[in-house]
Formats: sequence, C-alpha cells, structure tokens
Amino acid sequence: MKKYPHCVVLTQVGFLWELYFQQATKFAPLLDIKLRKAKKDRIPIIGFPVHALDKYLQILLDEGHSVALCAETPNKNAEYGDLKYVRNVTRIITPGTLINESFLDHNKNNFLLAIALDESLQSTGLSWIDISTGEFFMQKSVLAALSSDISRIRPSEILLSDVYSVYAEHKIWNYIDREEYSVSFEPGNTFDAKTTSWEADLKSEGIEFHEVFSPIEMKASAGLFKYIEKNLFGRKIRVEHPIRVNPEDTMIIDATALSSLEITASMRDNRRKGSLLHAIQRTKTASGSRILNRWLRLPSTSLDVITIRQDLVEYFYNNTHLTSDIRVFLEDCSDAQRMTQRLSLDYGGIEDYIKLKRTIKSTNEIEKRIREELLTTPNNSMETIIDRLHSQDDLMSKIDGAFNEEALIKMQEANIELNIQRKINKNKSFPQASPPPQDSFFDDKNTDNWYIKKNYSPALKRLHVKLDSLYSDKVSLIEQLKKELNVTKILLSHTPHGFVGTVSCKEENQFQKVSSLLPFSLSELKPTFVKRDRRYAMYFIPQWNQLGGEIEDIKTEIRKFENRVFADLRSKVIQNWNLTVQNSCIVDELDVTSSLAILAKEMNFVRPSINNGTSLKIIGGRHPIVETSLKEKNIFYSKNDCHIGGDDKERVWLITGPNMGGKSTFLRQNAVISVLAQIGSFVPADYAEIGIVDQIFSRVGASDSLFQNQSTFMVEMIETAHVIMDEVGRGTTTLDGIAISFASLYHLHYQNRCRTLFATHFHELSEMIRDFENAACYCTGVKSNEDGSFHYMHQLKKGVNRNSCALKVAQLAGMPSSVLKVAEHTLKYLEQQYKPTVINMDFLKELEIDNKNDKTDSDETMTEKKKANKSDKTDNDEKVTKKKKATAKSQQKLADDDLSSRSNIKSTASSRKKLKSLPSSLGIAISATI
Ligand SMILES: Nc1ncnc2c1ncn2[C@@H]1O[C@H](COP(=O)(O)OP(=O)(O)OP(=O)(O)O)[C@@H](O)[C@H]1O
Repeated sequence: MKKYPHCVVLTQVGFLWELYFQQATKFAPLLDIKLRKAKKDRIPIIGFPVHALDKYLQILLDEGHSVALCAETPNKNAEYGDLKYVRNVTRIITPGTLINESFLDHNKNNFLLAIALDESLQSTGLSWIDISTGEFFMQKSVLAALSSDISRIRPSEILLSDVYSVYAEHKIWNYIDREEYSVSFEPGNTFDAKTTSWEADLKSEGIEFHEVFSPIEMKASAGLFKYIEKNLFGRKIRVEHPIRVNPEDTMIIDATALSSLEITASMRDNRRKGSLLHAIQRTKTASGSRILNRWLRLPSTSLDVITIRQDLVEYFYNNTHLTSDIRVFLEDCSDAQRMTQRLSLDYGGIEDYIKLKRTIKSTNEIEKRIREELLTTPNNSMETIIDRLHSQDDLMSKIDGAFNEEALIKMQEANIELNIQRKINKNKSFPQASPPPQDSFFDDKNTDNWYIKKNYSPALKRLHVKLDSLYSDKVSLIEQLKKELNVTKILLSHTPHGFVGTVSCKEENQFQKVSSLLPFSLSELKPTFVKRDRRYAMYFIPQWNQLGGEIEDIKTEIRKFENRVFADLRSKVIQNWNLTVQNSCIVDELDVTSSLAILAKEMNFVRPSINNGTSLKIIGGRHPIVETSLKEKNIFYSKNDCHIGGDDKERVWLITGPNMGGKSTFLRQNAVISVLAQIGSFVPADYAEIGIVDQIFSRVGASDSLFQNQSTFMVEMIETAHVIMDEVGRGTTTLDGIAISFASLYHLHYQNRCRTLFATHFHELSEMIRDFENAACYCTGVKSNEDGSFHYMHQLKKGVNRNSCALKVAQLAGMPSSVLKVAEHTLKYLEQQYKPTVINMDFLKELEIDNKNDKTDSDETMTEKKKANKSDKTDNDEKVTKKKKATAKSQQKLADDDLSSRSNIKSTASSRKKLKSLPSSLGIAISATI
C-alpha cells in the first residue's frame, strides 16, 4: 500500500481478495461488505470471493479509483519450510487499461488517451489506444479544439504529465472536464523519452511507417506507452500500426454538435437509446458495432472512401439473398481482435481459441459466398475488398486439430451449474455444511475435462491409454472393497486430506463393522454418524493411496503436455496477429455495410449523390429518430426539402415558426443526413445531393430530446408547470437576444460563408437580413381546427411566421389556467404596444467592419491550408510541418471565431473549396434559439 499510494490494493488469499487497514474501513461501505477485525491483531479486513472480482473492480473503477492486484502464485522455488505461495502486485487496473474484464463494453472502444501540450505553439499531441484490441491512433491538434477532440475520441481515461496535476490554474483544465473523465498522471519526463516501445516493436516486426509523426504526437505516445508498461508490469500488448487521424480527412463535429445531434447518446439521459447510433445500428458483430460508432464520430470527407462504402451498401441492397447469407455467417464471427489480444497477453482460454477458429471458418464462408455472387454480378469495390482477405487456414487447422470442442461445452455447463449454486448459496441465510460427496463427482472419466484432443499426438495418446487403464483398476478396487466390507457403495477420491475412501452407512452397527475392517480412520473426520442424510465416513485405504498417486502422476503429465500445446498455439496466434487484424477489419466493414443495406431497405433510405461541391440538396428529407418514434405511435412524418449552398443558391435559411413546429427537427435532420451520407450510408430522403461537409456546428436547445417527442420549449414549459421557474426563455432579454442572433448571422454570412440553417423565434431578424444576398426565410406553422384546437404544419414553406403559439404549448404542458389567463391578457396588451421597427443597417458602418479585409484574412488562412494540402504525406519534414502549422492556424482561428461563450446561438465552419461566389465555404451551421 505504501508502494502504490494512488491505488486500492487487493490481496489474494486463497479463494478471496482482501483489503486491509484503513482501505478496508474506507471501502467497506462502497463495496457493501461487512467490515471484520482479524482475530489476532484486530486489523480491519474486508474480502470477497475470487470469482466476484469483476463486480467489485467495476465499482471501484466507476468511482475513479485505480486498483493494484496483489495476486497469489505458487512459490516455484520453495524448499522445505518455505512459504508455498508468494504474493506480488502483478497488474494495476485503471479505466483505460482493461483487457478481459467482463464489464468491458463490447460495442464501444475503451480508449486510453495521452495528451502532450506544446505551450509555445498552443498545439496538442494526442495519442490513444484501445488496449483490448490494439487499435492505436495519433493526432496533432490545437489546444482550443481539445474539448471537441476529447469528446470525439471519448476516452475512458486521460493521461497527462504530472506537471498539470499541481497546476490547477493551467489553461489545459479549461478543456478537460474532470467530472466526466478519469484523469491520471505520469511523471513529465516520461513524455520526453527519445524512443518509444511501440516504434521499436513495430520496426522489429519489419512494419514500415508511412506516416511521419510530429514531435508532439511522439511525446504523447511516449507517455502513453510508459504508463501501459508500468500498469501491465511488462506484459507485451500487441499494437496495430498507428493511424493518423487527420482533421483534413474527417468531418469535424464539435463536442456540442455531437451531443445536440444525439449522434451516439441522447441528450436527455446520455444513453444509447434515442441516439442516431441506436436508430441505425443493425450490425451483427461487436467489432462491427465499434466501427459504426467510430464512423459516426468521424465521418469521412474523402469522396473515394465514401463512394467505396456506398458501393458496398448498394451491392448488399440489390443482392438480398447474398446479404441474408452473409448475415448468417457473421453471427458466427466473434471479436477476433479482442480475442487475439487476450490470447497474446495470456488471459485467454480454450473458448477464445475455438471462437477464433469459428471466426476464420465463417470468414472463409463469407469470402466464398461473395465470390460466387461476383461471378454473376461483378462489382469493383466488392472485389477489391474481398481480395484483401488473407487465408488463415493454417491457423484454423492447427486449432481444429488440437482442441476438443466437447470440453468447452462441458466447461460452459459446469460454469452455469456453478453460478446457479452460488446464487442458491447467496440466498441462504445461514452458511450450509458441505454435502456428502456425490457419485457423479467421482465418476472420473466424466469429471476429467481434457482440452486437447486425445489423439493429438502418439505421446499424448499413450498417456490417455495409461490413464484409462488406471481408471479400470480403480473400478476393480471399488468392487473388491464393496465385497470385503459388505457395503453397497464406496467412493474413492482425492481430497485435501489425501486419498480417501468414503462409505455411506445406514446403520450404526454397519459403521462399526466397517471401521474395524479398515486400517485406520481419519483423525479429523472420525467416523461418526451424522443424523439424517449425513451418514458417511471417510477412511484411508492403502491400495487406493497407491493407485490414486499413480493416477495423479499421469494426470500431471497430461496437464503439462496440454500446457505445451497451449503455448505453441498461443505463439501461432501471435504470429498471425497482423493477418487476424486485417481480416477482422474487412469483416467489420462487410458487417457495417450489409447492416446499412438492411437499414436502407427497412427505412426506405436512398443512395445520396456525393460530390466536392458546396450544395446541399435534400428532397423529402426525414429525421430517422423522430420518424421511428412517431411510427411507433402511428403518426405520419412530414417530409421536408432543403436546398442550400452551391452556385447562385440560397446559403442562409432563417427559419421561424411556432413552438413545437418542427424547426429543431428540420435543422437536425439535414445535419444527420449529411453525417449518414459521409459514413457511406444511404439517407432518409427521396433524393439527396451532398457537397462534402467538412464541419458541423450545431446549437440546439439544451435539454431537448427528440426521441421523447418534446421540443425545447415544451421541456421548459413542463419544468415550469411542475418543478422550477428556471431559465425559461433562457439566455437573455429579447433585445440582447436579437442583437446576438443578428451578429451571429452577420458573421456567418460575411465571414464564415458556410451553409447555415438558423431557427429562431426572433422574427425581427427576417427584416434585418433583408439585404443579405443568398439569404432566405422559411417557416413552419399551425392550423386551427373548427373546435378551437389546432394542429402543427411541420412542412416548411417560404415566408416568416411571427406567431410562436407559446401559450398553446404552455396549455398542453399543463400550466394552470389562472396563469395562462394573465399571460393571454398580457400578450394582447404587448401586441398592441408593439411597433415593428424598420432597421436601417447603416448603423453598422460606425463599426467600420471591413468585410473585404476579413475576407482576405480568411482566404489567406485557407490558401495556406490548401498549400499545405498539396504536400505529400511522405514528403520531407518541412512540408509536413508547414501543413500542420496551417491546420493549426485555421483551427485556432475557428476556435477564436466561436461565439459560444457569448450566446446560445453560434455557429462557424471552415472551408475547403475554391468557388468564386462562395469562397471556400463548406459546412452546415445550425442554430436555434428561443
Ligand atoms: N416533420 C415533422 N413531421 C412530423 N412531426 C414532426 C416533424 N418535425 C417535428 N415533429 C414533431 O414535433 C415535435 C417538436 O419539434 P421541434 O422540437 O423540432 O419543434 P421546434 O419548432 O424546434 O420547437 P421549439 O421552438 O419549441 O424549440 C417533435 O418532437 C416531433 O414530435
């Protein structure tokens, strides 16, 4: 505990894990374990069974603790009088260093992220890894983008140099939410290591680097690997070739947009249900789900990548028989990457080997079936991906030749039995005495569970023949003893007391007779009758002592043999690591694309046309989450068109309409359609043409949840009606709100020049932006029914809607009628007072905003970025550095431009293309205000 002061130390003592001293006292309530005191010295102790380790680990990790495991191992060099076991800390477990723990979520990556900071350039180096799979990434970014970078990676643990741990005022803490993320520290100098272990390992395997990583990225990776090495106590993890995440190649969705678009978690409760991921996921494999999750966080901006994925989706979409066959094969594919990592770290078992074998077999079936289809329906993209599969038949037949699958089934059945037994025992209020030995327990052939096939080799076969013959001798001995002792049943077994015979006696005199016939009885278990069902006694029997010893010797031989086969297969799996990872990535891609084809069929999606232009044309668009939730209630979804960007087209849409009118849904649906299109999916629309979007910034009401069918305002009104009067009409006063909204629109239009959808209740803005070229106003509305009720018109039409219908929504939400009456009255009065102002934009001249200058400035950044873009990735260091500087500069500028700190309406976007009327502007900005 002194050596690992930052850890909770768990010590293994036989079948228990224990905590001592102040840690026992401190954690007893959290772990809900009764504190006891050691008999001799009254030391506080708590403990739990070894099999319950994962349950308690999860509790400790969730509370942000690191755990040091002090495991018990046999003392191999023990001589007479020495301790039989030794205990050493063998691993430190933290949230980011999980390997085989049962609570590891299979649908998500478990990333450990190290961050290095260059104070002078304000740049960051990010290096992150999922130890359970070996996937490894690097990125260079800027400090201002750190919180967005972190939320896209969504690490389970963040690692920093310990210089920041004592420096609470450091600006890095503005970007890291310590409430949300578990943060650990490594000594600062480990980040400065000249060489990193991953580099050396990959080079030693002859893996070449195609990327040149910047010093700041290398620093982060040095800290990362030192930390892993330290926590795993030298165990070697397998690492993939690091992938550089280049902001240029992926759509940037900032932290708030990620959350407000509910990409992977709903805003209401931060859970998967209600998110886009939940609505579209049809994957069959755990690794496929992880890939889909990653694609959604980092949609591609490469036309080639998107087109290939779309081709695959379309192929599966058109060839339905093929798709259903592939989905059946996918069911037999297991998480090969996590399995191989477990096996290479020696945490795996027979189950992993057998699943790996089945995965290879299914991969072969998938390849065969697709090749068959390609003969009649050729397709380049599908052929290219299938050609990338490598044969692993050699590994498959090695595993097949060695492992006995029946042993696995037997093991699984025994585990189920054990768990049932544990549950029964847990529910018993008093601990029960162990029952008398059962027949089946001593049925040796059934009890033995050999993992390696008996005919694996002649040597192993000989050992098993010998064992079988000894078992026959045992049967004869039992028969002989039964006759001699005149009993119907005698069990010969190997217990902690040694080799013993157990006799069940029905009568006292029979027991006396047996006792006199046998040489001597066990001192501890003196043969006595235990009333009712406990009528048995144990004895030493010399013949059995001899035979039992011989049986144990042969069993030990077989076990040693099996261990050698395991070690041999393990090294084979390690040698095959790269092929397994490559094949598994291809299978994952087939899983995701076939699942997207199924989705497209189910939800009537179409293939969007993607290009490098700046137009976003969506005809008959829908929001997949809202549509699904409405369908469950048999409510019809009103489709909407959106056409912004491109030459001579409207670029800013100002959308007004009543509360609950569908403004936010419309904004989000267009962003979601762009995201879906750029992961390669079909989209919920009748037709879609999408100029690649490089960034999405979105601000939609805070506690809104689309799935719950409640609009921003509705949520606020419900809070008002039932709970608190907090933040209603949040943000600011009307005039402040209008000023900030206008400034934002002005900035978006003249500076960012990105495609913008802007929803607002400040209809005054429609007059104020009249002079903006390429800006247009659209609105949703309500229609009153004859009986005084009303219904929403969710379909957008051109124009401005000045009626927010807020009072109707408040009524629906259950606001007391007395309050509503006063509100209605007040509203009428205010409307009479209100005089629309004609705003002359000349007042802005006083500010001397020079759009031309801004334009040149922004163009300059972009020109630099474009220049940097040209630099070949493998080119010399100078070019790479320039590119990075340009990226950093443009990102910094974006961050500076972000109006987020000043209002609830903000938006910005970067640029990519050289169009005259829309200089390099690309991206969707979505804003909403109330
Ligand atoms: N196109 C549509 N078709 C059918 N129903 C829709 C459509 N758009 C939105 N809705 C329904 O209306 C509800 C409210 O939509 P939304 O939150 O987008 O309104 P809003 O105009 O942004 O409201 P507020 O101004 O109060 O924030 C949604 O939860 C959904 O049930």
